[in-house]
Amino acid sequence: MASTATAKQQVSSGPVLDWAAGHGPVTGALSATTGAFAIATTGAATSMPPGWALAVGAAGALGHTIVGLRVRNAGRTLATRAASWLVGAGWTTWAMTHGPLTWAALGSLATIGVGIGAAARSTALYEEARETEALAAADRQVARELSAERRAIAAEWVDRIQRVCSITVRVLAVEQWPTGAGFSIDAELPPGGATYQKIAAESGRLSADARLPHGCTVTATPGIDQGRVIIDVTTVNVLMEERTYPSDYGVLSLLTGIPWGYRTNAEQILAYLREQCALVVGPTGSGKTNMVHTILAGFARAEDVLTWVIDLNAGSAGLPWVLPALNGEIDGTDGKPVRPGVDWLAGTYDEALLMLETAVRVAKQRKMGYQELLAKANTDLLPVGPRIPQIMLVIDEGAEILASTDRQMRKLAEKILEVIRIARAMGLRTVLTALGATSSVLGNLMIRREAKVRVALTGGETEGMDLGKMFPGTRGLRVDQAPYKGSGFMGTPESPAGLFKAWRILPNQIREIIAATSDRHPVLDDISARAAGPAYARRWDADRTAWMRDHHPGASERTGAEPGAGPGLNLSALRDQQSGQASTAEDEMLRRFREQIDAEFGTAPDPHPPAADSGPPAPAGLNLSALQGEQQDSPAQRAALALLLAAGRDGTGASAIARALADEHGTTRQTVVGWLKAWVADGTAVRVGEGTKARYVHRQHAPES
Ligand SMILES: Nc1ncnc2c1ncn2[C@@H]1O[C@H](COP(=O)(O)OP(=O)(O)OP(=O)(O)O)[C@@H](O)[C@H]1O
Repeated sequence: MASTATAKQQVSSGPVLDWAAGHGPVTGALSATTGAFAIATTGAATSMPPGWALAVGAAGALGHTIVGLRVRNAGRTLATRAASWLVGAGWTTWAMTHGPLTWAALGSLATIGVGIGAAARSTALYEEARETEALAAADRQVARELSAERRAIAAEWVDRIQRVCSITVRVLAVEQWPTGAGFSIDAELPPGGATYQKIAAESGRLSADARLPHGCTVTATPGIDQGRVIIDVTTVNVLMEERTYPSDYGVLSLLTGIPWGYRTNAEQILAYLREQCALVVGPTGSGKTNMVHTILAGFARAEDVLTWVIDLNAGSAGLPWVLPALNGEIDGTDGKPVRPGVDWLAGTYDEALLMLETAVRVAKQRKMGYQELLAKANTDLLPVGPRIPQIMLVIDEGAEILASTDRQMRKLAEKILEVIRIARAMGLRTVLTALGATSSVLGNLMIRREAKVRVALTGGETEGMDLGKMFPGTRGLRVDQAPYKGSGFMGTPESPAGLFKAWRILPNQIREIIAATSDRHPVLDDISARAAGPAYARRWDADRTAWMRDHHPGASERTGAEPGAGPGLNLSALRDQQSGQASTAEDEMLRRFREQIDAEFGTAPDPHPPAADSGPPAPAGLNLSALQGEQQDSPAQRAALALLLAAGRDGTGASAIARALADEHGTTRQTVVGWLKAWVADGTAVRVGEGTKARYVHRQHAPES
């Protein structure tokens, strides 16, 4: 390092002579002695005045000393180097007068060489040790400053806790958060039975005493044992800022937690829902819909979750996760059609009832069908994974359904409670949202016991916000600490209730997540799919998704819908009316959409499974349409049609389709050309452009429609 520093110095100052040339002890000594010998012999031969050698030596000593001073060499290094030059010069002067080629001259020169080498070596070692010590001293200085800061924090908080809570703690450690949003104190409680709750209860007063900015808190939680406490102090209010949903849409698993937002220390908070249900309370305008989208985003990213959504409130929670795929707005990888971000969306009472009945059937069937697996794995919890996915039922305003006195709603409520009650071990859990933490919601024992993952979004709303009921046993939480939309409190069995904020998620990110996770969604396991039957397999049927068309941007000429038959109502009347009519363009599109899903992902089980005792069951994932005789196309042809539909307005060509199908179906370009021609002939597709620009567009996306 010293030599690098020296070299740099020289480049910048540009000395004429390199007095500090990079020699080691051996090469340095060798170079000095051979140089002295050469000068002495040449000087003697040419009768050079010996005084010159002395002059050169003195100049060398001076040059080295100047450079050494510049690079801050130690005094002893400077002295050694100068002495080496002077001894060498002295010998040369003496040898020039007495003759360099005598034994005395040669012997003394060798001795001088060894001496210079040894001195240089010891100097180098000394310089190295000096440098290491200087670095260590700098480190110690930084550490001293840091620990001085920590000591100051510790002293300040010992005083504060004494003043506010009247207990004297002993601070064992202070850790500054890497996010820079605050610090944690690990402290020992005084003997005599003081508990961490005593500090937790004074959170508000401690925050005020510390003059923390609005939104910053002091949270006390249990330490490593009951005599210790961890105090988290936030000094920067990260809840104030709007943070968008993290753009890394990596694979998640229900077993390792799904991120739902971030804490005041800017760290994300995970919900573990393998066994827990969740309750999200938020009044209108608090950011509840946004929070539901954040939750659905996490489930979509998980490889072991199928999300079933009930949203009787115009489908605003579920539709953004279905429509982009339904409308073919998103391009999948390799031109594949894209699966919706949720596996089933119920926007009507009938559909919701069907979904809940199906969920109960699946739970019961799993209990029977997986006995052997459970015995083998020696567990009573179904091993959920990509092959046996967990079904997460997200029920927007589900708590209001539970509280309703309406006869029909009571029926839904009973089913919701049944799922919560019977299906924990079998991998079906619910996320209920509620407008308020009313006693009819939290008064329900089942909810209190099973839904311990809790969120209260306040968004500044104080009415009906009983945080004490939502987070029993937690003190010091005040609604005014979270006045921002999307912010509130979250508590799970793993993470005590505290301030948090949901990420903001906008429709473009929802579309990105649908596209990024389309290939990742699991397929309902055979046992469950058979129990779910046609109710599940036909979930994307035109008549069952008719209500979605109200929200479909292209659905302008919806026919047969009565003004009052809006979403959220029983649409059976509407369906009867439609069944008698010629199918509209939308019907056709929805049929194709269902076919896409069937053909590409095999999500549909056999709707007519053989009786239990009539031989081996048919595998799940059979193509519904083929069974119904509606459509005689091969799977490859259906996949091609799906690709055409997914290509949207831009359209696609025979080569692109053939490439996408080659691996799975071995389809050639020629075959695809034949299909495309046939589809143009029967009006399914339209040919657009000429020559090399020619492409095929599904008639749904054809320019004139
Ligand atoms: N996490 C968030 N970060 C920042 N702003 C948010 C967040 N969540 C919601 N908002 C803001 O609050 C507004 C209302 O959000 P959202 O529609 O989700 O609320 P809501 O409780 O569902 O209300 P409503 O029931 O009226 O639809 C949003 O338009 C947005 O501006």
